Amino acid sequence: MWLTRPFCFLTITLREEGVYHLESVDLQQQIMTIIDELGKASAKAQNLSAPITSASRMQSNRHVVYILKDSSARPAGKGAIIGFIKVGYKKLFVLDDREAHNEVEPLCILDFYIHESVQRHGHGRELFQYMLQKERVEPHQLAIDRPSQKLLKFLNKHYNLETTVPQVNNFVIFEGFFAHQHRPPAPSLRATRHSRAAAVDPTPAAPARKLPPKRAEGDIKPYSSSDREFLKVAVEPPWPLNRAPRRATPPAHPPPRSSSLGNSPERGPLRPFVPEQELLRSLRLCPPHPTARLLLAADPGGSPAQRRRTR
Ligand SMILES: CC(=O)SCCNC(=O)CCNC(=O)[C@H](O)C(C)(C)COP(=O)(O)OP(=O)(O)OC[C@H]1O[C@@H](n2cnc3c(N)ncnc32)[C@H](O)[C@@H]1OP(=O)(O)O
Repeated sequence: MWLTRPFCFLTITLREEGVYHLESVDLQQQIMTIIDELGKASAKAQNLSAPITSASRMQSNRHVVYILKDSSARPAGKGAIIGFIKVGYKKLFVLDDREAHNEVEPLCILDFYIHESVQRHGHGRELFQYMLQKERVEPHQLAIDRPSQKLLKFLNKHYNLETTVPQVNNFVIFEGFFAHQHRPPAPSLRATRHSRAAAVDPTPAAPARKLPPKRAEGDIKPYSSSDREFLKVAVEPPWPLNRAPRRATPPAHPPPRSSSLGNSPERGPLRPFVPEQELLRSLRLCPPHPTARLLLAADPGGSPAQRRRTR
């Protein structure tokens, strides 16, 4: 679906160079409130016990949130938030199609939400496309942190991603993930991207920073860090004990939101930050639009039992 209204995108990280440096305390607070409310709404939509996206959590990592805003939303005419996608690089141990362990650091889809009132209108694809373009990755190069059924269908419909490579962690990768992995390691992510794009391949660079030699099985941690780790709701054994058949299509039910081990590495900023003035110009948020009101209201619409404490 072609979006005709004037939509705009905001790119936000909250660590160091982000909101901390904004002069306007009001704006800083607004952005943090928006992220918190988006995180709560997403958690509720996914039946999570707590938000995995919040301003406070974003201050302690280098994840990037892309927010889709409808600039023309009425009645106030100052715009409304449509949804968001959160991405970040994570060090993972993933199995290839020969069941060999590989240590990689792909871009991961960590959280993705479009407001219920406007789902299935093409907004998710619009936002996803923007993220792909900004991050310079191809869909098959991504790792997805415990995708919902809706997201699996979304990826299948828009990007023909269907056949997964079974993993022993809760990240889902698709056929083709390893296609662009065999490139020499580079000293930094930014340098890697530029040099690959310019000198090696005109197509977007692979998101994985490096691919060290394969390790002996005994050296490999079976799990990789997930943002949903703290949810601690695992009731089933992990995938080594109930693995899907080789070359499986996505499971009928997403994997349990079980805990996992490992830590994300520290790294430099993923993207140049939106200049402060540009951000100030584009971020003219206000509550009057129904969608924004739903997101920004004190109670995002859930019953008290459904409300989550933001982490
Ligand atoms: C790693 C993670 O973040 S997992 C969590 C993902 N987020 C969620 O599940 C939260 C609830 N869902 C959503 O927020 C949205 O549905 C998203 C983000 C998954 C997709 O955004 P949308 O704006 O709805 O997507 P968009 O309109 O571009 O594409 C629609 C397609 O997505 C899939 N989809 C969206 N909603 C549904 C649904 N309720 N049931 C089945 N498929 C759906 C379908 O393939 C659909 O195509 P169709 O309408 O022809 O069947």
